[in-house]
Amino acid sequence: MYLGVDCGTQSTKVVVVDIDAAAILGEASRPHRLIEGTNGRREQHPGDWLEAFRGAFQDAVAKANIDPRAVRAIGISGQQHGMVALDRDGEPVYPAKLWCDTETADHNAALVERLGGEAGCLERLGLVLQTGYTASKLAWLRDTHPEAYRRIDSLLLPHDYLNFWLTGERVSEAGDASGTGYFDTRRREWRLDVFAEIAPELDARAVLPRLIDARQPAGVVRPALARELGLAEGVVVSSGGGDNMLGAIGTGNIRPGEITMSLGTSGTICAHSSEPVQAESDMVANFCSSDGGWLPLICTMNVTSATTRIRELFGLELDDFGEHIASAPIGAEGVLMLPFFDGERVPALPHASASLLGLTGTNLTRANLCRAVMEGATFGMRYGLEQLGSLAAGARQIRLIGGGSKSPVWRQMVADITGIPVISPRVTDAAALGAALQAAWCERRGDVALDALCERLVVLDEATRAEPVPAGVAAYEAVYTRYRQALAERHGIPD
Ligand SMILES: Nc1ncnc2c1ncn2[C@@H]1O[C@H](COP(=O)(O)OP(=O)(O)O)[C@@H](O)[C@H]1O
Ligand SMILES: O=C(CO)[C@@H](O)[C@H](O)COP(=O)(O)O
Repeated sequence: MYLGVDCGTQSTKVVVVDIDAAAILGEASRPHRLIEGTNGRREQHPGDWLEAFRGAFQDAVAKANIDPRAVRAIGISGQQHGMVALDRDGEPVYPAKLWCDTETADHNAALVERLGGEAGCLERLGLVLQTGYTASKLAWLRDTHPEAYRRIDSLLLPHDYLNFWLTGERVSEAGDASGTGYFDTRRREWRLDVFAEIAPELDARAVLPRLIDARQPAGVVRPALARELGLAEGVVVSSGGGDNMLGAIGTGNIRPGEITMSLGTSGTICAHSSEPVQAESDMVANFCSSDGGWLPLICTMNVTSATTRIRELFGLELDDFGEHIASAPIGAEGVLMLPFFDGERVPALPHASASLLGLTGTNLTRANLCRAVMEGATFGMRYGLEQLGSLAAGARQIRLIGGGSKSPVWRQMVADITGIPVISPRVTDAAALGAALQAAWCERRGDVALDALCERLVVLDEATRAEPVPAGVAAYEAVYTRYRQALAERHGIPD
């Protein structure tokens, strides 16, 4: 039995997997609180993730109806980029600033300049720093909370922190480390000189976690915690990784021609490469994967976070929301939304706000507003796909995951807007499943290949298949042209 855990932005999800029976035995989730403020502040208390882990763990084990002593290994996936800065007692010196925090946008811009602009970043890191990466959060803490900064003893990412809590080990692996901004994604090693430019007072070698390979274990569960959770002694904790890396594994360890797209709080699109990549667009994050390869990725910030805002504004449950959208025509009778409520990463508009365009006396309906937010979020995904350029060219299939992929209307919208067939795996919490598969791969060292595990456990759900419909594709093409014009006029993003 293996356990996969995904600490996402909105919740922690746990899946219990029986590898030998090729069965998913139980799934559960517990929500997280978000601390939001003016100026783009978005933070969480790491302690809340531990509480959510405990609750979701107990629920998933109960649903699976297993004795927790049967669990052989655990894998942790986590929202990327969050800064978990700990003091020498392992306590956070400040709440975790999240991937979607834009309070540090000016620090990011200054850092890019200090590193020699986009070319300098590419040369030293293999990617261009974007607002949301860990580096600017550290620079921000140094500037604004020097007392907390001085107490930093170790600097972890959310999934590293959960590994640390489980095992007592401070380790990291290349996939998630890629998103820090002080890691060379081509050589898969920390960039100590870049770290020293951001945080000259800290000793990088002491503060940064030890790097391990994706297949190496982070450690074993601490005896006291094992007793509390009812686990056997010596349960292995695999390296884990960023949610996008483990989502790529949980969708079948994607290969050329396949794309993983996640409609979670963020929207992400990634393709796999066996070589380091240098994308045509600076907006592409040339991350490492968590299986030894690379995972060029695009991330937009306003996906289910945006749809949830409009859905809750109208007090709609998810099913009613879906029905409203289905009842409005493509293009929402001219209502167009640029849903940049939280600012945006791709396109790089960290200080942007949302716009609602094309309203008239006859099209101002609940159904059109609901449709416009989902369309706007999905146009953002198409824009992202275009930035991936040749890395996604020739894609034959989108494997759609994340909470939004549960919506049939959204799956069809993705197929029609991108022109690429869509299918979802049965387990749409693919990052949690990917973490369980990585845990089995790690624990059964030498015994089984990751691809073989994916073949057994990742089942694509035929009932979710959505093919692009020519009439829909044509109708959306015209609306997408309007979206691009609005991006150009309001935000100066060239067509
Ligand atoms: N059928 C659906 N239609 C639209 N949105 C959905 C649907 N089911 C779940 N969601 C949304 O998915 C989001 C959670 O997605 P998830 O991938 O778990 O996010 P994260 O990993 O960022 O925490 C929630 O905002 C939820 O409202
Ligand atoms: O910042 C990124 C990727 O670069 C995000 O994709 C985060 O990893 C958060 O993921 P979700 O909570 O939306 O799954």
